[in-house]
Amino acid sequence: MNGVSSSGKSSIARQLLIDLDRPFFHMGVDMIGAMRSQTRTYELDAIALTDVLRQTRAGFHRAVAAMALAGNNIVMDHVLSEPWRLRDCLTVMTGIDVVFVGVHCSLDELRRREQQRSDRPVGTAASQIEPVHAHSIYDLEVDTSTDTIEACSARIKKFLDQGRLRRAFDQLRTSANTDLGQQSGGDPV
Ligand SMILES: Nc1ncnc2c1ncn2[C@@H]1O[C@H](COP(=O)(O)OP(=O)(O)OP(=O)(O)O)[C@@H](O)[C@H]1O
Repeated sequence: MNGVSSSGKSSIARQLLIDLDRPFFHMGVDMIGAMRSQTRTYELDAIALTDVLRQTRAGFHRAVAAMALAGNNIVMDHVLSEPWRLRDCLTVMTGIDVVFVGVHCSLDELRRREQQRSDRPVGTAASQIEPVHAHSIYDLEVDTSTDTIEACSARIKKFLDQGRLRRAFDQLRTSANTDLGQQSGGDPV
């Protein structure tokens, strides 16, 4: 699942683990970040922090891929706010059946959630919307401002139950060297 901060990805993931018939893992980029030493991270200067964050995200992609390649089913929860992240996922997830789900939410509701949760600066989500959904191709899209978490989870489950129809990742791979490669901020890992 890809969506901006506060869009509801983790909430949907938690619901999916209840709803899906097989045992899925929930792996979120926040979870990997939480495994890193906070004390040593706060000591880093801006350049070193950028490197560490990029390595954290690249490591997250590979950790999810490794789990999937070992036969596990994963609900991956990510914020694809830089073009290299999607390009890296397309490469790392080769040979893995990925259902790419876009998680949307209205701006008003995002602001309301940010004010309520207070652990994310208000405006974070708004600044992410354009880069996060820039590729604009998904297998399925849900909106947590118009549907409940339960309804979003049910739609994803239904899609998975239909079996392999088409895959956005296959389509994105064919354009990865053109459209995605032209976007700004596209440092390779
Ligand atoms: N459908 C909803 N209705 C009301 N509140 C919601 C809904 N979905 C999520 N929230 C609230 O919004 C906040 C963010 O939700 P959640 O953690 O699931 O989002 P996220 O996309 O994983 O965010 P982040 O990427 O910042 O971790 C939580 O406080 C959650 O309770």
